[in-house]
Amino acid sequence: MAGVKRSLAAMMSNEGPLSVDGRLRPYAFISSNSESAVTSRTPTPPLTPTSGKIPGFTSDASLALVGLRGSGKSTLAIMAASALKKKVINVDVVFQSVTGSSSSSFKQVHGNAEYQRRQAEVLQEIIQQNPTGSIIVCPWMERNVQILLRQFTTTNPVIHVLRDLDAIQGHLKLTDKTKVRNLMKMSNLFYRSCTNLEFFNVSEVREKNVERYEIGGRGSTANAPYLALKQAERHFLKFLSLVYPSGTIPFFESAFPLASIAPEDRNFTYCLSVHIQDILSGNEKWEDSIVGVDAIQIFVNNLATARDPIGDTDDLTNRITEATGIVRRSTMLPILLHIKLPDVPNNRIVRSYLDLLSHSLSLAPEMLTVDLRLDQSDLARIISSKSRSKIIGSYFISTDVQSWDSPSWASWYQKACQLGCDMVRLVRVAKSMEDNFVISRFKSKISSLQSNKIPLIAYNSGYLGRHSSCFNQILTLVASSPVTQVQERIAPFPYITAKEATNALYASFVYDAMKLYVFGANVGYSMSPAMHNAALSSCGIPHYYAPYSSDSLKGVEHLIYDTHFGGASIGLPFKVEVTTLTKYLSPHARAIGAANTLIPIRQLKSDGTIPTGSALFAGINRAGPVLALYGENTDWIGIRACIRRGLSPANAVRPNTWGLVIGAGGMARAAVYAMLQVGIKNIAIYNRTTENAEKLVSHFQKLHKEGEQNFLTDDQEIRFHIFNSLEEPWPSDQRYPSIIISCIPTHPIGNTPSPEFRLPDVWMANQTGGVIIELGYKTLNTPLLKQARDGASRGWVAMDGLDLLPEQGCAQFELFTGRRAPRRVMRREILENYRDEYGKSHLEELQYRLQSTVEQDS
Ligand SMILES: O=C1C[C@@](O)(C(=O)O)C[C@@H](O)[C@@H]1O
Repeated sequence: MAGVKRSLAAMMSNEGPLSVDGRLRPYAFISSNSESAVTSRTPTPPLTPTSGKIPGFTSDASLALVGLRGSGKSTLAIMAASALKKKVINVDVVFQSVTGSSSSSFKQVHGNAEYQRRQAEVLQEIIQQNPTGSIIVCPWMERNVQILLRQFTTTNPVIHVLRDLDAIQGHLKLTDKTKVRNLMKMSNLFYRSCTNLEFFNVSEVREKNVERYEIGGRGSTANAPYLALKQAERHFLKFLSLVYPSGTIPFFESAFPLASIAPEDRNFTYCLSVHIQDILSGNEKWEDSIVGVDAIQIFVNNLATARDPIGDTDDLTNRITEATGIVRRSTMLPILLHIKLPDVPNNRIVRSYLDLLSHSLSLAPEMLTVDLRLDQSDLARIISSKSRSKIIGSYFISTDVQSWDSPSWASWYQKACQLGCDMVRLVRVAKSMEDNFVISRFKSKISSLQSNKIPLIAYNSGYLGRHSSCFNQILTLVASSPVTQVQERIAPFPYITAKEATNALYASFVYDAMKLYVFGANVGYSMSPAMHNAALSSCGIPHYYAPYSSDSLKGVEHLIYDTHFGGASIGLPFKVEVTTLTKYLSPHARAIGAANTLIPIRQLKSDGTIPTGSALFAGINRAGPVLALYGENTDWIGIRACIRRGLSPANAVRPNTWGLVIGAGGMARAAVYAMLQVGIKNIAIYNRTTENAEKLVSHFQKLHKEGEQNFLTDDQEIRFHIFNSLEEPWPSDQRYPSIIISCIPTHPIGNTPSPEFRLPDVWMANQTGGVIIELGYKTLNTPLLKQARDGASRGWVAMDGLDLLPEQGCAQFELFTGRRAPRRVMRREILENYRDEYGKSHLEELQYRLQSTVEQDS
């Protein structure tokens, strides 16, 4: 906590980390072959080592955040508090209230021994009284604290928060970098002996053009300075969502169709392999290569050349932590950590490898490879220690040229199955083209096995192995750009890109080029074709997306039942009527009463119903008769994404948060639904015709009564309030709204002039501002958006249809193609193609939005 400072000397005195001798997360795994080496590394004095095992936590389990001052613990705690519905307990604050003085003055008056005794007493009391429902922030670094935290790791998440040297140095106001480095080194040793998880808090880089945001110029939206912490929040909540049981942070669960289907449960998924060095150096723009891939592999291959990787701030342990933080902060794709064990490792390297694996689990990667050559017992220990990470048993030795017909491959597979791996990855360097065909015999052998089957990743690597890489079903490693030089590589270096692999699937008739549309009364102006076609081509998918205007839905039937129909976006005025064509509507579309996405179904279940989950995507990208139609509404997904992106951490949704919806049509229904899905329980509606607002409210009240929707599982009542006029005051006993969504047109329609809607200033009195989303995009400078921008200094963030369109489109793209949407490509395309109602491009003023098309949500 600010204001409570100790000298560097005190922090580094022998009151500090006594239990460690330079080992990370000590001795979690020790190779069974290396006993003599082990005894020589036993810590003094002997504090029994943490097991490295991450227990399963209950959703309500309290968590502790520990780490150096300046690492950002308190900020992270506040961000997590409302998402996890937990209270924050700062040990320094409790210490002060219990003893009546701050830590430093207590120490001065009572001496160090008494200070430490009281510290331990205070922490013990906090831990005992709050096993659930709390976030305990603890910057203390004394031995008794260490023992208590260590005990806490057996039941609760205890997270070591790290940050870059400059940030820590800036916070501690120290001029000597070496001192800071030593302090960080020491604190890493200390905290790694009493925590079970580790989080790297990546510092915000302020954009070059930040001044423009501050001016709040025309067209400025979500990336205002208030949102500077937004990515940190998204990153930390993502981490917590992987630590706690799934569903613990409903607000954070992705609504995008493919996010909930694991890459191993889909067809032809790719994993972009990025070298740890490229991530840390920041030189390679790997983020731009996340197109058409389903996961990111962080590739660590310098184990053989590393000095003892333990105990040095620059060591592999810290690098893996930092690289994982950087990747997780920049993308929502799952992370696969792959540490390459050299072909011929010595005992020292195996020990380091095992320690690094144990450490890796503390970072909660979605997937982690373990080398199947390890001793059975070592493997079993790693597998039993994982919490929610999936373990991929992996075998690749560049010198192993045994044919795929050799029984050894099946025995690696069986070893992984028996030990309880979640997947197996077997890779072999191709020596001839023939190897690409022999592998199919091996795959058939595995699929004919009777029991214990786990997903198999198997292909040939190297230049000659590209064929089998393309046709491997799941998590094929891919490169970020085409490889133009044939090299003798010893690593399983990917020789294909995701785009090349996708091209191959269509060129070889595994998949067919499909026809996609946007249907509506007048979709000639629609930006969806440009957006979807850019996305398709960036992924190497040869589908074509075309606008099709029609007076009636009947007029598009011949397209819907075409053998090559791949799906359609539905525009006005067909969003409600289209539900009469669908055999099945998603629960969301049903609740909203409208669909904006139509998907052809070509495979039905044996009982004639439509498959769900990953099976929904089974017949995708293949031409044939359309047996049924499936309707989804992605407008609400887009609106939800905008709320999440635009809402600053200070405005996190709480039980007394109010949302305000302007309008009462189909989009207003999607807006109310999105609000309910992010947990907003108090919703006000203003519509020029009150009767329609009443209809909208009674629609949702009816759903509430029927208890069908998942947002209704929460006991708390949903409260609606209808405003009959803009003159009415905001109810005096209620909080002002912090989420405002306008669903009315922003431009003239026929003889009806544009509404020029403005909010009463008194309704914008929320102290921390909020987000105002104007769903239209024909005019970027509506009076409402201007109001929002004028309120920027009070915390208001403006968002518009140019933010919404790509979000709802990304969800559609996933349904159309079965591929994760290239989000940056789609956002960029919309901004570049935008023309206002007079046909004018606004590229210059949208420039900074183009530059900040970061991935922020899922
Ligand atoms: O409302 C819209 C706009 C849209 O119809 C278009 O014309 O681009 C595409 C739809 O997916 C979306 O719901």
